Amino acid sequence: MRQPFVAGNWKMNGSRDDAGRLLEDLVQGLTPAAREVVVCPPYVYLADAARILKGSEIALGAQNVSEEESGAFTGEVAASMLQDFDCRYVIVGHSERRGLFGESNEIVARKFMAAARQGLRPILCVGETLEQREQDVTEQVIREQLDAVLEAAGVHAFVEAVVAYEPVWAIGTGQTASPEQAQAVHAMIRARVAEVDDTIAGKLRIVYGGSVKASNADELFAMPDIDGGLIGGASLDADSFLSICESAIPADGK
Ligand SMILES: O=C[C@H](O)COP(=O)(O)O
Repeated sequence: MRQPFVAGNWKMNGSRDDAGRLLEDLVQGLTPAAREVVVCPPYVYLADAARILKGSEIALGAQNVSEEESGAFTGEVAASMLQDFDCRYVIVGHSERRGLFGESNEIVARKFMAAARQGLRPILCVGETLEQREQDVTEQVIREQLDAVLEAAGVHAFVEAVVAYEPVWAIGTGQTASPEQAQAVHAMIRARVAEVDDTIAGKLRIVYGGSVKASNADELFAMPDIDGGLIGGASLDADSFLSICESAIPADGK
């Protein structure tokens, strides 16, 4: 059985006050249950977040990490620094990083390894663009994204990792993948990892991201290979995010 996982990726939104209020509301509102909840605020709010979340059910994650360990890399943040602020997770390979900041599969793999070396758990994002889906190359694109990390880091690095399937066309658009569309890709991701190690694949949490809302989380999370969500817009509203976290509480033994 895989423990469901829900992470909120706040992206570059809100003020310091907003972040504090949202975190307080989440800490007060979250029902303890057998699922893992993570929030990923902007770097500059990590210290506040670590203080507010201390002793709570909510773990802390970051939105990005440097592939380097230290040195002359202006503006970058190392995995060891994230650990100093009690981060347990870090998102790597988000499509906004790939698309807007030129992160290749190789860079994403290096970031994944930099995080893992420090004991941070990577949330590895993969997903196809609309054009790629229309060209019917979704499987190939995702396989390449996954294989770059599998080959560089090895399958054992996936024991602590989470994979997030985020179709680029569904991110921030209100256009969610149907549960069946998402399930098909999740099953494909699990099957690919199973080609290398069946046991690790069976335990790997694969979560869906892309316009998840309180109103569609139940049907998405009910699919056999969807183990939770990576939530963008809806994670900025406490009630919506808490409701999505409720939807992830397991009703059966996936
Ligand atoms: O990391 C989160 C995803 O990019 C999803 O964002 P969204 O829920 O706003 O579509």
